[in-house]
Amino acid sequence: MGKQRLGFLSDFVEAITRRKRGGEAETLKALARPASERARVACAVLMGRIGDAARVAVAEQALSAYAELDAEERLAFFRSLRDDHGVDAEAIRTAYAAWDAQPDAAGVAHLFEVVEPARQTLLRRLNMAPGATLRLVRMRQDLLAAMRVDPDLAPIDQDFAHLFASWFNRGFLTMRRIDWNAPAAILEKLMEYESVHQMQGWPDLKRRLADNDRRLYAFFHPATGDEPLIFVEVALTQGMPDAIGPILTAPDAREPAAADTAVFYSINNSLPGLKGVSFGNFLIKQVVAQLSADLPELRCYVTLSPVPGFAAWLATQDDAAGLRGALAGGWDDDAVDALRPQVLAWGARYIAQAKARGGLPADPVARFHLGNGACAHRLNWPADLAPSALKSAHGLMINYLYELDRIEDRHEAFVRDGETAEVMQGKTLFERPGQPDISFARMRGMVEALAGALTAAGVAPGDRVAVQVEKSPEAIALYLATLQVGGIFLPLNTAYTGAEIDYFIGDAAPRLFVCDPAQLASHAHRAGDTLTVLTLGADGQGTLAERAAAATPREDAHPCGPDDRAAILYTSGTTGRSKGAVLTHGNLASNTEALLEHWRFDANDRLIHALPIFHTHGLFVAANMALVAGATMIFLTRFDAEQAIDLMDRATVLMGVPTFYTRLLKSPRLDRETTANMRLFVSGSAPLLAEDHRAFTERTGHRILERYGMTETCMITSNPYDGDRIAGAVGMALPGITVRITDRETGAPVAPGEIGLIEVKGPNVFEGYWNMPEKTAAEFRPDGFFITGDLGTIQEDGYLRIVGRDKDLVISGGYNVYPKEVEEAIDALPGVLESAVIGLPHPDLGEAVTAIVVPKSGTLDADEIRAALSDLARFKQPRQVIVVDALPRNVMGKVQKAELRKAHAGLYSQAMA
Ligand SMILES: CC(C)(COP(=O)(O)OP(=O)(O)OC[C@H]1O[C@@H](n2cnc3c(N)ncnc32)[C@H](O)[C@@H]1OP(=O)(O)O)[C@@H](O)C(=O)NCCC(=O)NCCSC(=O)CC(=O)O
Repeated sequence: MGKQRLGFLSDFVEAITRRKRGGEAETLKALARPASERARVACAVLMGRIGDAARVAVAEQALSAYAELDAEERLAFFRSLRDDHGVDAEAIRTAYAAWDAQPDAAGVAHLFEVVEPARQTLLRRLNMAPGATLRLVRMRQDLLAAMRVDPDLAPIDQDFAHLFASWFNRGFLTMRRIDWNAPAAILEKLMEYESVHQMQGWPDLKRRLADNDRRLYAFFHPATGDEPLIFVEVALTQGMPDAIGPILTAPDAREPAAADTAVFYSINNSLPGLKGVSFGNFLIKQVVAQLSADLPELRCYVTLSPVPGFAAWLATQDDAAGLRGALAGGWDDDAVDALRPQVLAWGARYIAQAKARGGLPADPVARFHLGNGACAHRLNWPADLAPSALKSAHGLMINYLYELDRIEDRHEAFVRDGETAEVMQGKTLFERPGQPDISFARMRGMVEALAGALTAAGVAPGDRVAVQVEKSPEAIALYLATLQVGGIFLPLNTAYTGAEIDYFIGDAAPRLFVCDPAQLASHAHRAGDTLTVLTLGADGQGTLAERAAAATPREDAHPCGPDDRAAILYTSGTTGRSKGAVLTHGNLASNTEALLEHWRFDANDRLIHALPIFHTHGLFVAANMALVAGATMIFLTRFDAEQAIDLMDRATVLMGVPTFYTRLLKSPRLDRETTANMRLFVSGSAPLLAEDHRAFTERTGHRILERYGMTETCMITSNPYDGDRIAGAVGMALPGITVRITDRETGAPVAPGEIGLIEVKGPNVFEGYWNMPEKTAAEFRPDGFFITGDLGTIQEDGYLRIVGRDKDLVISGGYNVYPKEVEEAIDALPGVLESAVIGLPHPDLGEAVTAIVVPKSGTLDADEIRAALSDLARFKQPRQVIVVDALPRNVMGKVQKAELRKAHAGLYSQAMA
């Protein structure tokens, strides 16, 4: 074979010699020498003046001769490329001088020509031989090895890299799905090239190509034929995986229909000779797009990636010596929990802060995925126990998250800013129409700054921080900062008046009161030795914000256990003063955990958050869930049905009070199409009309999930996620919570299906009322059950249905209003003999606060009465005041409110009609 080729080349040389007389003839004769010389000489001939047809043949001879070289001969070959085919310094000088004398376009073009090393022309000509591109890629692989011996060969590598960047332009690549029926030659290559999680033979490959829960996509280039340049292995799973073992070793394919997540668990660059050559930044995006078209039920696209540089980097960190020591000898299961926080913290620091030259992340896998538009989402440890992974990363792995509609923005940010501090949690936490997004990382910074300011303001563990501010990300940051420093968060309805605030501050004795800057004038007088008053505006401005900017950020968190107090939420009472329900960290954490699981809420969710954040629903259900899950909140200052519908195609979940749903139903735009992207609608805080539930299903195909809770207990029951969501029922107790129905008089459990008091026990139930031990004791049974004050029944089907209230309470648009408080205010007005405040059906608010008033004598002006109640929050003020001569009473003299509700039942429906 070698002889044959040599013969052909001799003939060929002769042919050229005949055509071209002169010095080259001597050179060409030399081609009859050993491979090293033939290669070198063929290159020289290629650079000479020969036609294209001859070039193809000479290029072939050059590459064939090169293929015969051993390592040492290759080194010599590369050196000759460097020395014999570089730039001609004299030519550059001359070209520069010519351009300097006459700086025209022709001069520039010539300058360019001479500045380019001759090697590039040589490589282009070599590329004319059949199948040359792949052979040149392999040549570069050899070069990279040779550079370890002789780093001065680097200029040749630059030429290769320069040419490959255009030859392997992303536009030429095609993506193909590879399955078990692909040609054996390709399948063999997959096994050979898989280097992230090596395959153990054909059965392993077959498993990775299983049709039902696996996918494999490979990218090909026309010049390299069936050579997969990059391939991506995908597992379809339920939820985001935190360890590679189950993915690699799972013996049987799981049900693909149940899969909601596509995991890119192995991404291989097949050809080492293409090292550093970028195929563009959207390879994975193309895989994501393909998967989402094929499998529309997928909701999450995520990697499970190695962190290859972690161990080497950790070895350079002085402060990590202790951790290294603990990891070095291997660890047992008992040590895992203690070590995990440290490993994850160092891992986060590595991904976010360790930089390579150029400011990009030091970790090559991070560079690839962040450059492709993913964000670093979650570190997992221990996640890969393969010896190589233990050695390179102590077993650490990471999920990079691809969110389809964020890929391009993230890529831009990465390229533009090198994504510095926000790499690790660059994911969006708050999305606000018309305003910049706020990432988790930025939020963390805000919380740490505020925690610093709180500490500087003297807030110590156990101190109350009372807050009456407009809804904003900063307000959520203040909540988290309060918890971080061990304080107790006390949110107050923005509708509360000065008189109401007086009471809360007097009762809770907070260390700090934070109000809106516009309200400072009416609150400044409260400041004193024990109370500091600061401001925080909806736009993040105010004196607290200023202090946060100046304070030393606080990174540590005061250690809190489940029994430590986290928040106080005031609820008006049936009698007299409002009561502060004290909720513990354990209450909030356990409820969040139960809801996340029950509603399958995770990092892929995008929640339309339109609730106020001074109540359980908006703060401890909606915001806590999004924060803990790592989800995104589309954060709206108030609920607007049309805006919510507009946002539904980029959201997955809405949590609302029934008024939200009544208003949505009023919009003709609410239909299957506008709600197609949504997966869950939750309703709570007040009863949802069964007819609204049914109408919503008819219009959208979605069954609203109704749940039941209250300030003192967080969430208690929920309709099932998968099972039947029954209109008019609030479902079953959440995990870990017990609900029972008891007799109102005796307190004994009633028979199934009977109506009685709803009582609840579990980790969700509050500690008690602030400074009110007697009131607390009165609402608990000796065996620890809390008496909710609602009446309900649990029927055969196991669903709880609420049938009424034992307490006198109106729920208006999701806000609780206790009639007693309003009656006391009315009765104190001049000319009023007595009053009864009731809730009447209201088409928008569910119930509307309504006052029935008896004058002392003569008549009373209803409008004047309403106007005189300005010390009450607006939502507590009666929508209508009806003046009557007398209130209906029973024989015991008790006002019969049921009679009044019946007599005036149509008041608002008539008014609205
Ligand atoms: C229903 C709403 C969307 C209505 O708000 P709107 O934005 O339409 O109202 P608005 O701000 O434009 O105000 C219009 C007028 O109505 C008054 N107004 C506003 N909300 C009111 C209400 N709920 N009841 C009575 N009046 C109300 C305002 O003072 C104003 O009066 P004027 O015109 O006179 O100035 C809102 O109130 C809301 O978001 N409610 C959710 C409450 C909630 O989160 N509850 C959860 C509690 S936790 C809990 O119960 C536990 C559990 O969840 O299980």
